[in-house]
Amino acid sequence: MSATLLDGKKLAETVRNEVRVGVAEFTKTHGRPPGLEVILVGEDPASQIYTRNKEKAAKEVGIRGKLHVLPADTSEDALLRELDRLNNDDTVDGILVQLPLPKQIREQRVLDAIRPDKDVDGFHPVNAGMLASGRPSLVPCTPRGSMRLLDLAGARLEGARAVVVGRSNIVGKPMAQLLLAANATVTMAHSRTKDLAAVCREADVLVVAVGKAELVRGDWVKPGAVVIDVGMNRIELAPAKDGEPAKTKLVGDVAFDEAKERASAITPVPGGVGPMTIACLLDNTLVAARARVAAKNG
Ligand SMILES: Nc1nc(=O)c2c([nH]1)NC[C@@H]1CN(c3ccc(C(=O)N[C@@H](CCC(=O)O)C(=O)O)cc3)C=[N+]21
Ligand SMILES: [Mg+2]
Repeated sequence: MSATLLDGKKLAETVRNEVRVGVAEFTKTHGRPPGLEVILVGEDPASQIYTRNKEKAAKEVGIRGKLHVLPADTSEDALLRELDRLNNDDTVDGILVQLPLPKQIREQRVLDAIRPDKDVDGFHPVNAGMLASGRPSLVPCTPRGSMRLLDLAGARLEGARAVVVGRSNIVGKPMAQLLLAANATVTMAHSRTKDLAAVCREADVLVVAVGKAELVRGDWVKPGAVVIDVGMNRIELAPAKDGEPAKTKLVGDVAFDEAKERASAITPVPGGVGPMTIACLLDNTLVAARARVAAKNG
């Protein structure tokens, strides 16, 4: 038997359609569209594509999206000054600084400098703390998108065993918080976990976000489990030769062909979590815009 495929591309379209309606209403009511500013430091080709896609996706739903590309040798102070300007610009509702940053810039300094009410990534410690305190405000996009995919799967979370593999501030920790808030029994596993395979086999809901190609094998999946694969790893199928570029392929952190024989539902890579991350970023921008207007109007 083969698992149901959780089509993130299609669900993302549904989410974007919802956001488009909300954006139109916001724009009509407040005389300006929600604004999202994306900052990319440096010329990493993959990051350029991702940030351009974010800008494009924003515009496509009526958000005023703007991409700022700063030179790779931008100083931390210069980036902080740019953030200060955007923090104080009232037409800006969301600010996203694309990660990773060049080595002369301390990531934590930058993330801490984004106003929490404009932090559409949900990476600021205030927003992380609000989520951990059971008062979620701006919630990280990948965990939000993953929860929507679990909802699409019809996964029952109440009392379920959920295992999150990976403990990053960006995905693993906030994902565990959301599952906990949904009354799952949550285990956070990571690179030091003993007998990771056995821990994964306990999971009714398995979320994997470690960045290791096909780490989770089919026999790590409990029969009937719902599997959310957050990984995006580009692997080489054939090396470059005779002037031809290397043949590569995008794979997740889960060995998909094996896991789909055991899971009841599973996300593909690509076309699973990735598109939902972008859709939730747009929704977070709308959420931030509404909250900022509401706060201003008392
Ligand atoms: N401040 C910040 N916020 C982020 O959210 C952030 C970031 N920095 N740095 C990089 C990562 C990566 N990321 C992706 C989101 C969607 C896809 C995506 O849509 N992927 C498609 C296609 C991928 C492809 O074909 O290359 C898919 O999975 O189907 C990919 C990557 C957001 N990130
Ligand atoms: Mg994906």
